[in-house]
Amino acid sequence: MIIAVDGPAASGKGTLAGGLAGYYRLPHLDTGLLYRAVGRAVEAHEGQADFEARAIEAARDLHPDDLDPEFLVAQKIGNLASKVAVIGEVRKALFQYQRNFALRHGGAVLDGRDIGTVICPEADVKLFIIADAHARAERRARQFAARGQAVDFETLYTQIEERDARDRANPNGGFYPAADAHLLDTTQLDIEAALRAAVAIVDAVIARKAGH
Ligand SMILES: Nc1ncnc2c1ncn2[C@@H]1O[C@H](COP(=O)(O)OP(=O)(O)OP(=O)(O)O)[C@@H](O)[C@H]1O
Ligand SMILES: Nc1ccn([C@@H]2O[C@H](COP(=O)(O)O)[C@@H](O)[C@H]2O)c(=O)n1
Repeated sequence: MIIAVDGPAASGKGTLAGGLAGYYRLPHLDTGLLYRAVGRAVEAHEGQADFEARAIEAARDLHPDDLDPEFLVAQKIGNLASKVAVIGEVRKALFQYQRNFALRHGGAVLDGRDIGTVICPEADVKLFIIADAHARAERRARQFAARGQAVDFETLYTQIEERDARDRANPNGGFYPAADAHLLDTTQLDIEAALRAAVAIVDAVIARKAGH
């Protein structure tokens, strides 16, 4: 079974995808880490003429060892990720790794922006996770605070909105709910309730496909 989990920044899709992977005993890939790793690799070139060429090179040279979330969690890296994500050649270079992961024997859970539309349009179940921007900024603020990182809420909120706008406008992306995606709004749900709701959707889709 392949489960695609898409949605905007800090909507909780990574947490949900991890929870679903545990529940259904499937491997999980957070595809945002690929874009973040490319963003991190070209941090020193931001604003320079060679930014795009360096990003394409970094995407083509990406190694699984570069995907350690510990080094990729910073808000600045997330913003850089959304800048390299508009480069078509970067997306092309990252496609096959994601596709291979999705097609592993036994299935997988992938989360990102374009899993249900581009990476795995044939996924068995597609979830599109949303939450209002204020709730997402609050979650991100708590996440950074728990890591002992001071954050300014207004800056965080503004950056989340900017990143959403850049992602939605990305001419090379597929950041929209697939026609057969199930929308899950987690604004009013805590992590456990969101996971219960996601499992209920997945189970219902599986049962329907099995003809029950
Ligand atoms: N339903 C929820 N209620 C409260 N907090 C949540 C919920 N879901 C996730 N969180 C918390 O919000 C933060 C962001 O969640 P997560 O990393 O899963 O989001 P994301 O959509 O994968 O983010 P990004 O795509 O930007 O990496 C984490 O600290 C997580 O524990
Ligand atoms: N499938 C994907 C995943 C991510 N992106 C871009 O990377 C940025 C960072 O992603 P996070 O999920 O870690 O926040 C994101 O803002 C997108 O620009 C993507 O394009 N496709």
